[in-house]
Amino acid sequence: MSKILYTNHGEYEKLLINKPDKGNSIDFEVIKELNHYLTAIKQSSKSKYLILSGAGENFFCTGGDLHKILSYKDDRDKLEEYNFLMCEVLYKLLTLPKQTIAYLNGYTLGGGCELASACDIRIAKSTAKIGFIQGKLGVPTSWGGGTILKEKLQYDKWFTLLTEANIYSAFQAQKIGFVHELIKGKKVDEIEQYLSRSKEVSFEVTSTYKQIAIEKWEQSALFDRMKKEVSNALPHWFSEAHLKNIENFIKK
Ligand SMILES: CCC(=O)SCCNC(=O)CCNC(=O)[C@H](O)C(C)(C)COP(=O)(O)OP(=O)(O)OC[C@H]1O[C@@H](n2cnc3c(N)ncnc32)[C@H](O)[C@@H]1OP(=O)(O)O
Repeated sequence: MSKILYTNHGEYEKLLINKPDKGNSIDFEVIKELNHYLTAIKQSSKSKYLILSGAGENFFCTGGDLHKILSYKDDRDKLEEYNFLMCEVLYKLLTLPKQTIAYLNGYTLGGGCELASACDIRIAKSTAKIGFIQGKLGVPTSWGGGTILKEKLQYDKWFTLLTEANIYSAFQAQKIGFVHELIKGKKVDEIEQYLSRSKEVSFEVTSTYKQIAIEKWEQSALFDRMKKEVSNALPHWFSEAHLKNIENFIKK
């Protein structure tokens, strides 16, 4: 079964991470399929928006697949490949020449927050729970998402979000500025309502604005800085504290 569900709605395209029985967590197959769709969308699509969300009702994405990560604990090359590939996916998503919207439809944790950071806008279901919990597991952000968010959020809010490593309500995450809008009702209607606010602005105009941001990120070598984040994080992945925290989750 596909780990990513793709649909085209004309004005917008949608990608859903499709592992609801495992918290929509990220494994190699998810990465490969995300990469495939993002490349195809970049090359050929003329839709105005991309919506990224999670299949099912409970999870947007709970970050790395902890079962898979633990199974690679003695394979440094594999873990390195996993993190760098995900970093590429985040950069591809960040620099897509259209408006990207993360719809946080449930738990958005760890790497899930990094993925959401790569989108232009984050809309959350009012019951969603959101947190850069990496710090409490013994690792810093590891896919370049910390570096991306630094470009987008006020410094003190960014620093607090990452160093407290708390799980926030959607309302609190909105107050911090990570979430732009809350959705209380039927999700498809409300997202379409949100999109309709900019319906008079063409795809070409929207992409021109996006290009301004992309050029700034290219000039400041953002992708290199994201890769540096991955390299700096890697040693922490093999720390006793990190492996113990993962084992504890799996044993529960
Ligand atoms: C890149 C670095 C990172 O991403 S660090 C962050 C890693 N993520 C996490 O630590 C979050 C792990 N998940 C959780 O804490 C809980 O599942 C949360 C999200 C709080 C939900 O709890 P609860 O509603 O009780 O559901 P549950 O734990 O029974 O989960 C349902 C099934 O999904 C699975 N699941 C969940 N998250 C992951 C994950 N990240 N990797 C692998 N599997 C995951 C659970 O194991 C559970 O599966 P099963 O039903 O026991 O087979």
